[in-house]
Amino acid sequence: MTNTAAIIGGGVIGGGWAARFVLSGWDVAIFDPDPDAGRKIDAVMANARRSLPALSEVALPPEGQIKFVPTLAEAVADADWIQESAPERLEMKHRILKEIQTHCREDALIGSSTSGFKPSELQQGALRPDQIFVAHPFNPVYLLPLIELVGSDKTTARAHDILTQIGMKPLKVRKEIDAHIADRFLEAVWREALWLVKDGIATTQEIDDAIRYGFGLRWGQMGLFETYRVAGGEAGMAHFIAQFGPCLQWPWTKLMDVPELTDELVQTIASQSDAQSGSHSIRELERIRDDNLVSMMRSLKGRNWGAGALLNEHDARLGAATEPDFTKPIISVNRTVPVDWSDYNGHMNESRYGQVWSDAADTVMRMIGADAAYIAAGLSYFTVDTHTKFMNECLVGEPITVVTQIVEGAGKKLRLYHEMKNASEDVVASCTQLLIHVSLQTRKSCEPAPLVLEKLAAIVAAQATMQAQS
Ligand SMILES: NC(=O)C1=CN([C@@H]2O[C@H](COP(=O)(O)OP(=O)(O)OC[C@H]3O[C@@H](n4cnc5c(N)ncnc54)[C@H](O)[C@@H]3O)[C@@H](O)[C@H]2O)C=CC1
Ligand SMILES: C[N+](C)(C)CC(=O)CC(=O)[O-]
Repeated sequence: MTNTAAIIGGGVIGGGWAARFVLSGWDVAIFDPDPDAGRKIDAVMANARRSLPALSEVALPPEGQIKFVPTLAEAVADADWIQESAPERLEMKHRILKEIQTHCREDALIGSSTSGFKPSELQQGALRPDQIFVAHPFNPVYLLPLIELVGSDKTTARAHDILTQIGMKPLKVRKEIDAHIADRFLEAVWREALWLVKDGIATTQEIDDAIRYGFGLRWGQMGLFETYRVAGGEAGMAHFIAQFGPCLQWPWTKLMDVPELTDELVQTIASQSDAQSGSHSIRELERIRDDNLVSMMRSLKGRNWGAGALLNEHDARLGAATEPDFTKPIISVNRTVPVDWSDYNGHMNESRYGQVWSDAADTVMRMIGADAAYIAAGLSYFTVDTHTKFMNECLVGEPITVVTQIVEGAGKKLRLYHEMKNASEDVVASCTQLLIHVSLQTRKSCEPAPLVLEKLAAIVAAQATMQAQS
């Protein structure tokens, strides 16, 4: 049965939640009193559809249904998860949460996207206080995995499981605190940056450069403490603190003061920001941001590190549910073309076709028992010949599937024929591929293990029967 989410407030963050749920196969009902909310969500959905599936080496589940409803009551009535993403005003959130609890199921989860309010503040005057918790996301919610969870252990444990299923990284905040964990840092950095502009030390562009060419790159893959541990050299963290700890007492920071946001300061920042980024619309900037995030996270996948390791775990969960059935045509690849596979011609580069055939062959190897354990035991297949025909182009964000036939599978030889199809089922490329079974010790050909030969023979026979019947 499809799960249902209700999104209350469909602005920047509500739109991102809606996209994350829909692209993870959930049905979504959105309530937002703004008559323009539908248009804005369509734009967010378009950006999410071209970026989230591209993070994955396997297909995401079929999209859920998304609908706008005229009342909050209708949105929440059947929902399993309700996400409040209304403006950051406590009295408004109280009103909305009360209305949600009047109309929702008692077992529904009610998360709030609040950036700063504590659960105990949100729960004031609630019908069932424990049902409400903080699920604080990061923009864009459809790409960034982190969710700070604050609330009762029982409720957040249920939320944790659901967030993991939709590819997110729940971080339980053990003790409630204003602005949770991450927004404390963001606010500290923002405060400091406002002073630098106000005092005429740096422009918005220079501040952004100081982050994106330097420590921002470090933080994205190692965070703060692991980075500083390395910065202490072989003597490690204690040495780092001994050397740089005293600086904390020096006047390096204005952290406790807030510059007054006068019209003049706001105007200075806004015009510097226009000069820096005004040549792009907000939607263009979102696409640039998303393409960069997808590329960075995909390279972390290759290193199985940080957010990349999380994505690999999610792929494994999605892929496990879709291992091919060999009595049917073998779907050996089912995915979308990611942005980093595109070249200067604006389509999937020829080198990436090789990647696709390689992934297709990996699927067949797993099916015949030549899996990770088999390879670790010293036996594998090497590709010795491929012939590719390119019939049509593939664009970024396009879904592709590969149907593979085992043309020959006896002794040391494994000959495959792959056809890559687009969403309209047109064949865009084909490949014949010959693999030879090898010993990884001698690096020479050898006979496969009997179990692999047996499985191979069974699949070849099943495929022949299927073709004879079709
Ligand atoms: N923008 C950001 O970077 C982040 C914001 N948040 C949090 O998410 C929440 C929403 O923020 P944004 O999406 O940025 O604001 P937003 O202004 O983009 O969206 C708020 C939406 O709520 C709607 N709304 C107003 N009254 C409503 C009502 N009575 N019922 C339902 N919807 C109503 C508005 O029409 C608007 O579409 C806030 O609590 C904020 O702290 C969390 C993480 C990041
Ligand atoms: C600025 N902000 C406090 C709304 C930021 C967040 O809450 C998280 C984010 O996405 O940066």
